[in-house]
Amino acid sequence: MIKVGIVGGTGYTGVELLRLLAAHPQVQLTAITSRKEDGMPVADMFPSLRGHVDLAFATPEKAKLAECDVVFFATPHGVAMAQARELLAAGVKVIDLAADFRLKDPAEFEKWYAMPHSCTDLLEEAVYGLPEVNREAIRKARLIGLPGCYPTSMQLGFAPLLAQGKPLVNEASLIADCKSGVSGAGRKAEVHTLLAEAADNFKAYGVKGHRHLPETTQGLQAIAGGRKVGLTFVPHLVPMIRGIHSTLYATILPEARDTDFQSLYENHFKGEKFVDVMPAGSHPETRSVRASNKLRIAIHRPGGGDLLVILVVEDNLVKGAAGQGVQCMNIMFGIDETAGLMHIPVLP
Ligand SMILES: NC(=O)C1=CN([C@@H]2O[C@H](COP(=O)(O)OP(=O)(O)OC[C@H]3O[C@@H](n4cnc5c(N)ncnc54)[C@H](OP(=O)(O)O)[C@@H]3O)[C@@H](O)[C@H]2O)C=CC1
Ligand SMILES: CC(=O)N[C@@H](CCC(=O)OP(=O)(O)O)C(=O)O
Repeated sequence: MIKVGIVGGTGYTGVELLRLLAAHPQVQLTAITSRKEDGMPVADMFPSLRGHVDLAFATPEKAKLAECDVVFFATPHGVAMAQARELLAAGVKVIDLAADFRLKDPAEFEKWYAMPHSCTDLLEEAVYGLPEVNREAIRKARLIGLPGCYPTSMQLGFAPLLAQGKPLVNEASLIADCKSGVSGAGRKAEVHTLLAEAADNFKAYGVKGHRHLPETTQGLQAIAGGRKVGLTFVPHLVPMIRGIHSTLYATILPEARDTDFQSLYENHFKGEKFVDVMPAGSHPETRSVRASNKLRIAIHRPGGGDLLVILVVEDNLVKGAAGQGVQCMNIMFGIDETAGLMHIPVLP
């Protein structure tokens, strides 16, 4: 059994990790932290876990994190980088759901996250936890920086176009128009996620620059074999709880007009258990992936013209966070990549 610890077990991604890991056949939940709820049984706070998790929350100092095989950090940015070195030295693998180990350039991290990076020596070793792009590196990793929720949808949505030896689309002007449910903002109290603010409302934000832009550009350029990529990313907050819907646009180059893009996507993701390339012309819905680790993609070429429209849906808390973390854990420990992750989405 893999002994698992979770730092930040009371947040939305933390409780999602608990839901997935409590039912995982090869996991023994060993330590779950909360500074505010020290001593409270997990099932008292989350009755949905009654009968599945019999641990209590403990502060990070009291929790037996060093006895785990792997520790997930479902905490705000800046927490994992303060504790990763010590855990790794104790032989514990680390999977961070926040952004501490996503960006390779510490100056970029400091610019977008407005805090100094206290663990730059581990940035080179850290592996970006996007299995459909980076599976072999994840297999050997001790330290994973999991992608953000929007970056997962954008990178997997554009990947088949960029992973070719030569450009098929204008890589200097990709566009991503993305919408997220409010759980993407976490469980902490904030005015913009109050019911009276977020319900019956729809707005863009971060148009001037969002911290997921450098992360996504870094990932897209790696997928493109180092070619420069230009991206315009516009996130929106929509009045739903879970889910991300990303509409991606790319202009097809004249020399690539005859490409069968549907086949290109199907072949690229062949064998991937968590990416579903839907039949041409489909309109994927966020509820078709709710509470599941699946990401669905549909390719459109309106009017047969030169603009490619790629629709991507995922659950921000699962493929966008906790589920992707469990997928990485499965790969790191050499077990079936789908273990504990084959949930069928809930409807309605
Ligand atoms: N929500 C989403 O869709 C996604 C979130 N992420 C990232 O995952 C991380 C967690 O997100 P989310 O679950 O939404 O956040 P929440 O705000 O819902 O939860 C944060 C958790 O971290 C704990 N925590 C806060 N500060 C500290 C600290 N200094 N030391 C130890 N524990 C701390 C909190 O408990 P307590 O204060 O009691 O200790 C709480 O359990 C964030 O970095 C987020 O950016 C990534 C992808 C998607
Ligand atoms: C709706 C909403 O507020 N979403 C968050 C992104 C959530 C996320 O997962 O990103 P990180 O892991 O990088 O924090 C935002 O735009 O900041």
